Amino acid sequence: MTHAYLSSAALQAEHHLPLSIQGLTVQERKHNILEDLWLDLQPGQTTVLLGPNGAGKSTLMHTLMGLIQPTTGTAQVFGHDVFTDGVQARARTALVSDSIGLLESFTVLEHFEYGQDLQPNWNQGRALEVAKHLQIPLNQQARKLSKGQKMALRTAYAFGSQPELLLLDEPTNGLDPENRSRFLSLMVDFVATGGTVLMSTHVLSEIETLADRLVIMKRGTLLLNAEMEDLRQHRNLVHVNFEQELNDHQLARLRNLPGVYKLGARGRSLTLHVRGEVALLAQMIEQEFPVLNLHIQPFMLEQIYTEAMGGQL
Ligand SMILES: Nc1ncnc2c1ncn2[C@@H]1O[C@H](COP(=O)(O)OP(=O)(O)OP(=O)(O)O)[C@@H](O)[C@H]1O
Repeated sequence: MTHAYLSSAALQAEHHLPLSIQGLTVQERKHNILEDLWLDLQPGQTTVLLGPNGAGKSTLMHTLMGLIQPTTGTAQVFGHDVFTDGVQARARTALVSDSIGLLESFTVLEHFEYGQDLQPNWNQGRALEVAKHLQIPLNQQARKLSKGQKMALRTAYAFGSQPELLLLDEPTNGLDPENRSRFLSLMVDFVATGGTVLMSTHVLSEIETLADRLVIMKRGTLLLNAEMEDLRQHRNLVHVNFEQELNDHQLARLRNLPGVYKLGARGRSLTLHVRGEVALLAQMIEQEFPVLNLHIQPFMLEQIYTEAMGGQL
């Protein structure tokens, strides 16, 4: 009976999300650095945080590691509250960030020995495997490592602790192109085996490669939280060249077509920003207007970002 109860409790614990953030607010001298953040991460997914400098991405990651106490709100890692049950939460989480200090006089190997003493789930083989993959010199002291090698060491250390949730704060900072690509392949494998990643980056190509979900932040708030697949399928630009310049009535008609949320016109050329079903809309335009040619341009990350920053999403 007891056994059955325990199994069901264990099962329930496994149904908790890798990360659930509820109303997280961090205030510093009456200024909200994070403001009422709500975010759930699904297992086996990579969520990328994108936002301008000072948006609050690093603050969010530090708060999720229990390094900053929130003013209000909370967060759980696999059901363990980060602030009241932090040891359990952190046993399943690792942070890679250049804000994490290294032991400058310790070699790479000595860092791993330190991990063995400190981390409850330490796996020396895994740390060594990642260190080899990222080509870090094992007997080099941290102070003699390059910026990229230091980031690689933090990555290997994080994997050594066998996390299920990885928080990555601009983790490819300083990595050369080969190591950047080795790093990305590590993340792809981690997520493919059920791991969960929350990563901040300013590199749009990394988002294209890794992200399942995109979260855009500005001044401590979330401007966008969407599945990449949804963004790819449901946001398009429609470029149209007409036989003649459209009159005001025709432009107003186009502006009011379903899904159109922005329109840019220059002479006989026009660009529509469309959310949702685009093929049908293109058909309607071709039927109703004197179209010379029409071209649908799918989702572009840069455009989504610009629109989010401008408050158009
Ligand atoms: N220790 C601190 N004390 C006071 N304000 C801070 C502190 N740390 C960060 N801030 C402020 O919090 C805001 C968010 O900073 P944060 O480093 O989290 O942004 P970020 O999105 O990670 O930026 P970046 O892309 O430049 O790394 C900024 O306005 C910053 O000035």
